[in-house]
Amino acid sequence: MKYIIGIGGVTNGGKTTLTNRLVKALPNCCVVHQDDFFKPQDQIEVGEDGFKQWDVLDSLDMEAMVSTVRAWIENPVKFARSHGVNVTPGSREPTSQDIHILVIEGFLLYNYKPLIELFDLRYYLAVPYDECKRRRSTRNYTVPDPPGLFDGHVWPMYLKHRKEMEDAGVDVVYLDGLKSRDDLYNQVFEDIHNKLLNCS
Ligand SMILES: Nc1ncnc2c1ncn2[C@@H]1O[C@H](COP(=O)(O)OP(=O)(O)OP(=O)(O)O)[C@@H](O)[C@H]1O
Ligand SMILES: NC(=O)c1ccc[n+]([C@@H]2O[C@H](CO)[C@@H](O)[C@H]2O)c1
Ligand SMILES: [Mg+2]
Repeated sequence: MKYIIGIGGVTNGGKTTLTNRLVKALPNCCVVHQDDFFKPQDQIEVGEDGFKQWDVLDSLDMEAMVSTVRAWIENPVKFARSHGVNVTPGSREPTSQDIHILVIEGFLLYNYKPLIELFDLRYYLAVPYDECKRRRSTRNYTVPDPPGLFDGHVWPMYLKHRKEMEDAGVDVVYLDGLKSRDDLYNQVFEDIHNKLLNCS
């Protein structure tokens, strides 16, 4: 069986932290990080507000991202091997019952039609404005945030995309990003086991 799990939600909600733990713990598990698909800086549009518009779908090469996901769907074993993931069982030929999991993580997973339908389970991490702003201020992206970016671009785009997702009726499991790293991991790991792997 092949399962695709999304870890989406707000910037600095803890998506990458949670994903890294899940990927280590789940069987035959590969990962795709949406942040690896940002276009080069000189291709990011500058808005009327004067800010580079990083937090929109246009700043990402979504076609390439979906192609990567399709390559996993096509042949998870080949994908795993070429991405350095150990595939079990090693001693016998793979069978159709083998479980393969792909975790996709990123801040705009549920606003791009061709991607939305590929998920078996969609998680959505959210944190309130103050905590998000605080965490973001400690981060160093490849291109550092200019002053005012959070309030002028990042947070408004988060609210816009979240509303679009909700208006479209995308089915997500909300996660409280204020919970501890351990609590989040345990909650999601258990939920995946109950819903997909049919054991608890
Ligand atoms: N459950 C948590 N509680 C408190 N802090 C957390 C938690 N999870 C992650 N963090 C911290 O919050 C910051 C953002 O975490 P992380 O990089 O996992 O978020 P992200 O959603 O992937 O952000 P980005 O938008 O950059 O992709 C990091 O400093 C991380 O150590
Ligand atoms: N990874 C990058 O190239 C990059 C550059 C500038 C800004 N960002 C931010 O990453 C977040 C998603 O993880 C978005 O909020 C971007 O603003 C990323
Ligand atoms: Mg991240």
